[in-house]
Amino acid sequence: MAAGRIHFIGGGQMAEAIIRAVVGNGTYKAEQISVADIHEERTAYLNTAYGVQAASKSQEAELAGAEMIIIAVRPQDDLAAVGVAISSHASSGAAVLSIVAGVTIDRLAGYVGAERPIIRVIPNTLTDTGLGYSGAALNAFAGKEQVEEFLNGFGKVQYLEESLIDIFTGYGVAGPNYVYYFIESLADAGVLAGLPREQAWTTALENVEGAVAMLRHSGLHPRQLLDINNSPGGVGIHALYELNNSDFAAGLQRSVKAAVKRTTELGQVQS
Ligand SMILES: NC(=O)C1=CN([C@@H]2O[C@H](COP(=O)(O)OP(=O)(O)OC[C@H]3O[C@@H](n4cnc5c(N)ncnc54)[C@H](OP(=O)(O)O)[C@@H]3O)[C@@H](O)[C@H]2O)C=CC1
Ligand SMILES: O=C(O)[C@@H]1CCC=N1
Repeated sequence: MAAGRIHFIGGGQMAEAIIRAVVGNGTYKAEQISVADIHEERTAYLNTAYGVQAASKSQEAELAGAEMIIIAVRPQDDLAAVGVAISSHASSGAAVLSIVAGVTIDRLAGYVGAERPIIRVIPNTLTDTGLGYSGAALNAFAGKEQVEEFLNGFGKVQYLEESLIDIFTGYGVAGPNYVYYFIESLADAGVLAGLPREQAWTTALENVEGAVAMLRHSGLHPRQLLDINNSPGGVGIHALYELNNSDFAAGLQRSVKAAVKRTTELGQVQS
C-alpha cells in the first residue's frame, strides 16, 4: 500500500483507468485519492464508482494535502491555469506528475515552478491487466522512489531519457491500438474466408497470445519461426507473399512514425 495522498487534475478516461487499477488492486485506498474536473458530474461519477473524493472547486485543501499531483488534462487544455492552481496551493515538496502527451518537463516547470519534483509520464493503457509499460522521465528534483509504487499500480515502468518519451508514446503507449486493430482485421479475415465470427474471434486471440508465448519460450526471432511454419510452396508462404504485396510492414511503420510526430505536435499546442 502506497503512503500519502494523491490528487488528479482532470478526471477523464485516463484518470479513471488509473484510479480503477490502483484502487482495485489495493495500491491506494480510495480515501487517499481526490479528483478535480471542470465537470462536476464527472467527479461525482468517480466518487460513486470508486469512492474517491470529489475535490472542491478551488482544490485548495486537496492540493495542499497531496504528496503527488497528477495533471491529467489534454495537451490542448489550459495548462497555464492548472499551473497557477498548483503553484498557489501545493506544498513545495509535492511531486507534480504529468501524463499529458507531448508536454515537456521544461514547459511544465514554466507553469508549476522549476524547483520541485516534476515527473513526465506517458501512462500505459493496459491498466487493468498489470501488463504494459508506462514511460517516465524525471527532473533533477524527483526520485524514482517517489513514483515507483504509483506507476507499478497500473502496469510496469521504463525510465527513459526525456528525448525518447515522444517516441515511446507513439510506439509503446499507442502500441495496444496497433494490436487491437490487427486482431480485429485478422478476425474479419477469418469471417471473410467463411468461419463463424465466434470461432474466428477466439482463434485470433489464441494465436496472438500463443505467438507471444512462443517467441518468449523459444527465444527465436520471428523470422526463424516463420521459416519453420512456411513449408516450400505451401500455405504460409503464399499468405506472406500477399501480405508483402500489401505494404503491411511499411504501413505499420509509417503509422508509428505518424503517432510519434503527432505527439510532438500536441506538446506544442498552447490553449
Ligand atoms: N486516453 C489515453 O489512452 C491516454 C491519454 N493520455 C494523456 O492523458 C491525458 C488525459 O487524456 P484523457 O483522459 O483521454 O482525456 P479526457 O478528455 O477524457 O479527460 C480530460 C478531462 O479533464 C477535464 N479538464 C480540462 N481542463 C481542465 C482543468 N483545467 N481542470 C480540471 N479538469 C479539466 C476535461 O474536461 P473537458 O472535456 O471539458 O475539456 C476532461 O473531463 C491527455 O493529456 C492525454 O495525452 C496519455 C496516454 C494514453
Ligand atoms: O491518443 C492519445 O492521445 C493517447 C496518447 C497516447 C495514446 N493515446
